[in-house]
Amino acid sequence: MNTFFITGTDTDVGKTVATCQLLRGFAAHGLRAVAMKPVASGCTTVDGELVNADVEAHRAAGNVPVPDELASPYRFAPPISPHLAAREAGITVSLDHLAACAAQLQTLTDVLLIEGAGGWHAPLTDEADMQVLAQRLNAPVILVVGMRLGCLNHALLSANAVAAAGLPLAGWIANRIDPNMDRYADNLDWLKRYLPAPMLGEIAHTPDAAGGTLDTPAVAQLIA
Ligand SMILES: Nc1ncnc2c1ncn2[C@@H]1O[C@H](COP(=O)(O)OP(=O)(O)OP(=O)(O)O)[C@@H](O)[C@H]1O
Ligand SMILES: C[C@H](N)[C@H](N)CCCCCC(=O)O
Ligand SMILES: [Mg+2]
Repeated sequence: MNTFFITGTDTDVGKTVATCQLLRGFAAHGLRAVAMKPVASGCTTVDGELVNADVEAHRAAGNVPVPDELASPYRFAPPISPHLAAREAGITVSLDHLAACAAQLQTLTDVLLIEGAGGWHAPLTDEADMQVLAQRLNAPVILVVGMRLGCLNHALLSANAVAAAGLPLAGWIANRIDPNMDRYADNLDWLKRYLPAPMLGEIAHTPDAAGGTLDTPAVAQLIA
């Protein structure tokens, strides 16, 4: 059983894109692979149900059907920080419940990818954030770096915070969210040198990035 916590240098940097590509990458090795979005904000209402784009993308990329209540335990409409969305909904996010959902999902799959909301310190409640959740799940972390000016700082801050949290950084992914980033290759070289984990791969800037597959030797090494 392999579980990884997917974090990013920020919100909107490609965590969902990378999660979907990894799901297909692990499936290419004959593994059952599913994702969980513990707390989803920015949901829309469809036929009276709260629907989240991340969760829909995960479902399309995963290869094992899983119950919605496990894959996406908390959904909120406003596209705001989860702790504010939960507060406005009068709901307290329970880490115990999230850990129990993850444990149940782990019985249904070979690989479980848990996509955080926002970045590493995005709040879940007034007392806990994504770091605390990742620690509770005790999952190795995969960092998605949104390749745009400013990402070097955010990447090192995130990697240092993961280490300070006592969790292993299993790898990182360079996601080209800005196709026009100046000196892309030089920035990538800097990240390869200073991030204390293997680069699992690069994701090109493409219209249907979430539909791609990330299957590199470094990805295969994660599940060796
Ligand atoms: N490599 C890429 N090429 C083209 N578009 C991309 C790429 N990566 C991300 N995007 C687009 O950028 C937006 C944000 O990506 P994504 O939803 O994966 O970010 P996220 O980090 O999961 O955000 P959140 O914090 O809301 O979960 C989406 O519209 C997505 O389609
Ligand atoms: C709505 C957005 N797409 C994400 N789901 C939530 C982003 C939380 C960001 C919290 C923060 O300001 O760091
Ligand atoms: Mg996402």
